[in-house]
Amino acid sequence: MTWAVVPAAGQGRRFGGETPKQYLTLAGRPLIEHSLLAVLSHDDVDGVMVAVAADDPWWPGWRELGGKPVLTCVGGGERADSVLAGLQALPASVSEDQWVLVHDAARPCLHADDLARLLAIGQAHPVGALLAAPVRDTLKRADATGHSQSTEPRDGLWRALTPQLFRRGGLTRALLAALHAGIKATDEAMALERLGLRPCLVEGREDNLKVTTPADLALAEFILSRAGKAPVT
Ligand SMILES: Nc1ccn([C@@H]2O[C@H](COP(=O)(O)OP(=O)(O)OP(=O)(O)O)[C@@H](O)[C@H]2O)c(=O)n1
Ligand SMILES: C[C@](O)(CO)[C@H](O)COP(=O)(O)O
Repeated sequence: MTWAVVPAAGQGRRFGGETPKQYLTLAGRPLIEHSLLAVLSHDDVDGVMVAVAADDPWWPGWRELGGKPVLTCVGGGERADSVLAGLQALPASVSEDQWVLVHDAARPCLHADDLARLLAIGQAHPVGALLAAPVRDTLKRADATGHSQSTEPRDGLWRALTPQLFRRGGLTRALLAALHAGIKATDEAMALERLGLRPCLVEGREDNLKVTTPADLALAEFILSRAGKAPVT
């Protein structure tokens, strides 16, 4: 069995506006509600710990969703700090060896099939696993003036998605080690990789996008409508 940790303490600076993007309305619900329901939808997931900003006035106050417990803790200045806070705030019943899913609040389009495959593959792996998508575009490196100066080789390059699945104790120690080394781990796998561990890449759907800018919100709305998650009337 597993628990989820959902970092949701971001300000949405790249999105802009007063309301943090995770609380914007998407298909009739707060964006974060889609992300929480998606990660709670699998029978192996027992509950979720949501790391929210201190004094977050937008958090709706859910204590359960989909019949499962929703707990909250205060996140931190960086995403990794919020994930660490969530891991440390999990119930004591979640052992060090227990698997934990970390899923961005800003990824509302997680498909049930991807979650099922991640859990099946990851729980059978010695290190853990993450959803990811192979890079399919040519990658350019820009110069200081915004012009293309070179093309980067893309063989073997993947885009990390979430959820990412690791054991509670090992992930906590890896994130603490990165923090103490002054390394900003932009995802959970990075903290494991720097210790020489090799998480399994599980190919996920391209439509599991992270809502970062306003254009992403419109795309997410379309994706959810295609999945039959029409606005709640
Ligand atoms: N200090 C932070 C920063 C980010 N996050 C969360 O991490 C996820 C992915 O981060 P990102 O898309 O970068 O969200 P923001 O940090 O809000 O966006 P921005 O960088 O544009 O401000 C989001 O669910 C966000 O709420 C978090 O919990 N704590
Ligand atoms: C965790 C993540 O979504 C994997 O791609 C990504 O690293 C989050 O980055 P952000 O800048 O915090 O959105």
